[in-house]
Amino acid sequence: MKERSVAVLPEMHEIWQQTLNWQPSIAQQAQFQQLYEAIVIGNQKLNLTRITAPEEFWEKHLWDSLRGIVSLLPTNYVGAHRCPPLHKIIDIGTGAGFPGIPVAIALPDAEVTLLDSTQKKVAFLNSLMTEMSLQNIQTLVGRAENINKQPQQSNNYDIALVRAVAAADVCANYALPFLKAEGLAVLYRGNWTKEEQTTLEDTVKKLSGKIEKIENFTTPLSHGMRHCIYLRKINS
Ligand SMILES: C[S@@+](CC[C@H](N)C(=O)[O-])C[C@H]1O[C@@H](n2cnc3c(N)ncnc32)[C@H](O)[C@@H]1O
Repeated sequence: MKERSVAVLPEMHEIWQQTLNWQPSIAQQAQFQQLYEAIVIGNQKLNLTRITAPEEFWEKHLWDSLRGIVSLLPTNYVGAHRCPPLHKIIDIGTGAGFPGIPVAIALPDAEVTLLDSTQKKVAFLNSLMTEMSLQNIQTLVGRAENINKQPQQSNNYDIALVRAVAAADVCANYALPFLKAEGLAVLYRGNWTKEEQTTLEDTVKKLSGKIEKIENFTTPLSHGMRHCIYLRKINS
């Protein structure tokens, strides 16, 4: 039998259920494992992430990615449909594919675009998409502040995700122009200060947006403090 060179990710069914009211199917769990293996192997050539231990990868890359879109997970979605409608989602500064790839796995009906300014990361993501047959993902290479001005990209997405890319007001400048009217930007943050909030409030007003909600929470294994800042685009 072929020996597995990469560790097996923990399943954490109870924690998924208790914290996000959702659990991956067997097929989704297998996709998470495939993603983990590809990133651990890809890391040998490219500097993709320093988070490679299985439990840390589960918490900081998988769980954290889905915590930001918890209200869209099929078991939590409240609306006219039992499942979320098709969403166009862009992950800005995706790096090794976070939060965009776990989101695309959890929401197979969404269309997810992964954007990064680094060509070699995007080349890695393209080969990963082929290897994993993830058909609801596409990639874009370039700087967000340029791409969000292109006519075919601006006002084009329902949801924009930004994690660990820049200061919150800079992330808002990247994200809001991509959104359709009523679209939602999710800024994944660690700590959150009053000063950051004041600067962000000024920025979003100029971009026809508003801060809709700020959620703070702790991660389930290492109990790190996190914030998700939800911005609503008011008009296009
Ligand atoms: C620290 S990594 C974070 C990656 C991923 N979002 C995560 O949370 O693991 C930041 C990424 O943002 C990309 N990036 C930085 N500025 C950017 C910009 N203006 N437009 C597009 N990508 C950018 C970098 O190339 C890098 O891959």
